[in-house]
Amino acid sequence: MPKKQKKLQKKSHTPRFLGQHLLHNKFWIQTIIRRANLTRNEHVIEIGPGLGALTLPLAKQVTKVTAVELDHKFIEKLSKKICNIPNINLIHKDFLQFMLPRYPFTVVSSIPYGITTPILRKLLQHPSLTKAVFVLEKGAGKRITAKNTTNPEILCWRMQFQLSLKETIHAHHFSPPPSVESAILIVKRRKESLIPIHQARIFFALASYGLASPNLPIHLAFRGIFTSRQFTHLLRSIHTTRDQAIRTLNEYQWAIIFQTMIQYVDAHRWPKLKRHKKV
Ligand SMILES: C[S@@+](CC[C@H](N)C(=O)[O-])C[C@H]1O[C@@H](n2cnc3c(N)ncnc32)[C@H](O)[C@@H]1O
Repeated sequence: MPKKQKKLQKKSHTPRFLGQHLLHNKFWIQTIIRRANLTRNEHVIEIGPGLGALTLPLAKQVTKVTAVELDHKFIEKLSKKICNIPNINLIHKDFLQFMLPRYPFTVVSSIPYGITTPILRKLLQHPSLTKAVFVLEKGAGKRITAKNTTNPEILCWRMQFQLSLKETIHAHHFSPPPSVESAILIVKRRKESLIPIHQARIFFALASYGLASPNLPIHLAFRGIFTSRQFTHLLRSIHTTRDQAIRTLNEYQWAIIFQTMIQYVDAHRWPKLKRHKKV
């Protein structure tokens, strides 16, 4: 193996790179589990069980826990701890390569902060995720739940899920302590999605187009899509003025803009799909 690749592989398995900050405070472990509001028959998936601080109490509450861990040292230690607990399925794998089930599942996890975006992207695009409780970096949680977002991907998530940031967990409750504060994020699938799920990619294209310059007034941000007649009708439906900045729109207003585009605008005027932007 070339030297550079060997060095990279070594680095990618260090505790710091894997975000190995283990929770050791019982109060927080119970709070995280309580926030998941679990019922007996749920299938819970945990990303990165570590030494099982959350895994073992989770297994007491539900019929099935699947815990996916990348670090073989944790796998060895945790397998010994859980050998008599039949409802925990421990899998040695990179979660980003793990095949999610097609039936409904819940996620409860204190996630490795370095891969927050790919984890959320994988889960919040999946049709079988019903709810999730994440412990994540507080700053990332704030960006995801900020009142108005300028990130098209986060906006897409909000059309299907309600996202709320709860308690802050201070660094000293982890071992070793991370250099940032952490918080609990709750993700709950909406009873009714604000956009049809099969049109999520077209919605993403519209959101990326509109939010390309978030400070633009609405009438400039959507030029090229709506005719002036369609646009006047649209402003009335979303109860706003043409000069309001595009970044101030909420998810309900975006849902109306999208419905109007799908219903009244010729498909050749719809914005084209662009590549994903990082959260
Ligand atoms: C913040 S720790 C949480 C550990 C444990 N759940 C706890 O609360 O004490 C993150 C865990 O994710 C694991 N991990 C890191 N990257 C991973 C990946 N790509 N797939 C699965 N697990 C991963 C780490 O080894 C570590 O066990």
